[in-house]
Amino acid sequence: MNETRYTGTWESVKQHTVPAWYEDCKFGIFIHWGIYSVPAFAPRTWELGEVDSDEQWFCNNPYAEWYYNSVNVGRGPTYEHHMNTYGREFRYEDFIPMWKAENWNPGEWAELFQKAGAQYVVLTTKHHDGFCLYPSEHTKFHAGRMGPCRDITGDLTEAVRGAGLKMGLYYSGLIDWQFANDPIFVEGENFSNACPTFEYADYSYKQMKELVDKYRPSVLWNDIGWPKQSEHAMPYLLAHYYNTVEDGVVNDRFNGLYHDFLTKEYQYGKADRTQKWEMCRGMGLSFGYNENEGDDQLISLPKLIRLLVATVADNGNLLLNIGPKADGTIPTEQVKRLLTLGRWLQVNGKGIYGTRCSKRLSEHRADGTQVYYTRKGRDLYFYIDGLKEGCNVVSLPGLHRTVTALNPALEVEQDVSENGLRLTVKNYRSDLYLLGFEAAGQE
Ligand SMILES: CC(C)[C@@H]1NC[C@@H](O)[C@H](O)[C@@H]1O
Repeated sequence: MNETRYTGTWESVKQHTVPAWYEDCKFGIFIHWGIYSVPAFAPRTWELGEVDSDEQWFCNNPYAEWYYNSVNVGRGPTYEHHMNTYGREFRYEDFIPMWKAENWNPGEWAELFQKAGAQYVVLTTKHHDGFCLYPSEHTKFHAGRMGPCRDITGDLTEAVRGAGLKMGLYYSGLIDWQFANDPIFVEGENFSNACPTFEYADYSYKQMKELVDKYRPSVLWNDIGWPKQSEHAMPYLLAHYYNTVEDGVVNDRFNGLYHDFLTKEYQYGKADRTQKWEMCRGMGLSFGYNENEGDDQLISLPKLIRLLVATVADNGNLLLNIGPKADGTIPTEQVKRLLTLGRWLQVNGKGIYGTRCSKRLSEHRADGTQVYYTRKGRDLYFYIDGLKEGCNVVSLPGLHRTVTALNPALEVEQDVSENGLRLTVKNYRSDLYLLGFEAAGQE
């Protein structure tokens, strides 16, 4: 730890630059696991950003991790489900003893994330319900003494790092229903200042510092915002974080005052390829496990692989969420997607990991194919999507030398002329997903 490198001023903190590991890693796993994983219920309605975050959204919230508020609003599918399944007297806290994590093996999770090709992991340490997944010294409302009765955060951090991945921590900075639990019906003012007390500002600052000191996370993923009452102290927290974790990164949800990377959440948020950004989403419409989302309701494998490639080509990382069940197992439909992604990356990852943005923008072409570009030094990589089963001819006017298919199973003929490169892919199959190619020295 270098206590003096950063001081508690914005001028000092803003000298921090995005470390190479975060530029190189491209793909991480988000984990939303908590009390809400017991009821595991939400209606399947919209992606965030598809409709306004108003009463319609909050009374039909597709986020299963919002279960508490979805009941607290007093109407809508989740409220009805709770009344019919558990009854009016059953409180949210009554789910805690039902969250036993009896089948949880953090080492198996870490092994799965490694097989998926993920390079970092981000775990919810405290979501909006205020329940901490670590033995906090500032509250008794935590998993160290309730529910799973173990240091979920510490045990997973050890397993993830043991598998060679970076470990990041999520913290709900501005919503904590243990401090302020009026039902939220709209994203406006009462949403962004849900906990307007100095007591909460003091509590959240101490917990953030506690997380930094106990776990030294590589990513501090703050959510919703930061208490106005402690905004002046933010440079101190960030300076302490960077002095403790020199190659740490923080997102853009500290009241927009500072970031190492921008965040997109489904359709919410803006990606700007001139800056580092991160796309995060669940495999369905929810981050917490939702029993209403089976295999057919989750993102398809072609779309998932396209999302990763398109995000990386635009200077982003993909932080793909998993919602484990209360017993600690990961739903098979989610495991299937992680393992398929990992197998694809094993064959095609050379043009993903460690690359940077190419000056060539992604192309959505008239023939229905798409081409995504990345670069590594002077070498160009590109990925073709939208091919048909069997033989496909793809013209690439901007390329003037032969290229190498990343998948050795591909039967490819190439023809270079003044019109550029003509690729004939003779044996495309849809289970090959996007096809990767290396164009050495053709940045
Ligand atoms: C992107 C992800 C961290 C989401 N952020 C907003 C929350 O309200 C939501 O439940 C989820 O945690």
